[in-house]
Amino acid sequence: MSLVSFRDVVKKYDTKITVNHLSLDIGEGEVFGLLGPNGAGKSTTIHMLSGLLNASSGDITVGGYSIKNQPLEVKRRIGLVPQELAIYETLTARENVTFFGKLYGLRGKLLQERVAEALQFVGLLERAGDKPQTFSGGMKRRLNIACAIMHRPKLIIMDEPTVGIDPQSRNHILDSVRELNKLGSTVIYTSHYMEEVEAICSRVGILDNGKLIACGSKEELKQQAGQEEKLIFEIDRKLGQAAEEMTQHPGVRRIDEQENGTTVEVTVKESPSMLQDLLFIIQKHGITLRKLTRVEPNLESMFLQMTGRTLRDE
Ligand SMILES: Nc1ncnc2c1ncn2[C@@H]1O[C@H](COP(=O)(O)OP(=O)(O)OP(=O)(O)O)[C@@H](O)[C@H]1O
Repeated sequence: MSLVSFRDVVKKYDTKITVNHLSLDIGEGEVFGLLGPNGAGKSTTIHMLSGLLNASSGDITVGGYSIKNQPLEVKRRIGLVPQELAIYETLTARENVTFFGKLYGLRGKLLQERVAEALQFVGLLERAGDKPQTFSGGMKRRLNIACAIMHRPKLIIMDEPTVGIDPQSRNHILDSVRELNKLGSTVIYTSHYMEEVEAICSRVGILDNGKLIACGSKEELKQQAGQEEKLIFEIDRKLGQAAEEMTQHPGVRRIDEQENGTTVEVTVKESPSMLQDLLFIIQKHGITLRKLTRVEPNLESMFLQMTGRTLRDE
């Protein structure tokens, strides 16, 4: 069942279209990755979903409630971890989370329990009495997450939560996404780090210039992109004549021979007999194969193939 539905959503600034007719369903229980380079429209999309920005046209529903017509019902079900830290430096960690809990209408014992639960979850319970000005960047991000999840929202939205933090905090955040999902939350996670999205997301939407250019599981995206993959041959001598024969194969896109000629990268379009055909050519020319490595296609290479640009392009 879908928890979130974007229906033909458009956001324009003057005449510039930042989000371009976005239609998308996100199912209950998913960790959905919204991937795209800087400026693709990820934050704008998230801000419209959270009710911080109005769409120019179209509508978004969460649990069947429209952000246009029932914004409070939507907001109650959402926990937003914004890109910019939304914590108060002069309040302690506990006071920060308590402040957000009160905004969500929690009081008394339940409020105290939820504050402790959220701080425990992000690994900051022992620092509950300290102010964030004494925290590392990663700890501040974790506090930011505690504030967003303390009311146990159905939908947690994280907008690039790992930008500029140390690897330990980054791993902590990725683990916490998995854990939150296990505990029943649906998560939308925006990033321009494809490794993160690959590691934690069950499905991915790729935004480019405000348009959703592809959407699906990694396997589905691979099919949509007509994915190429790389085979690395380590051999005992240069390919020589064999290279020409390989190039003739309809599935071979490119052959790159390394300096010494005994490591060869062959970019191929997947086909059932491809590997067999290439091995046959090598053997026919009396070349011995020492090692063969298949490089798994990744989201970065898919994005490159779809747009001709890398994810980190400005
Ligand atoms: N208030 C605004 N007025 C005009 N243009 C804007 C405004 N806010 C965002 N934009 C433009 O909309 C486009 C999308 O921005 P957005 O922040 O949604 O992208 P993003 O994918 O989240 O990128 P980043 O990773 O840099 O946050 C950008 O070209 C940006 O300059």
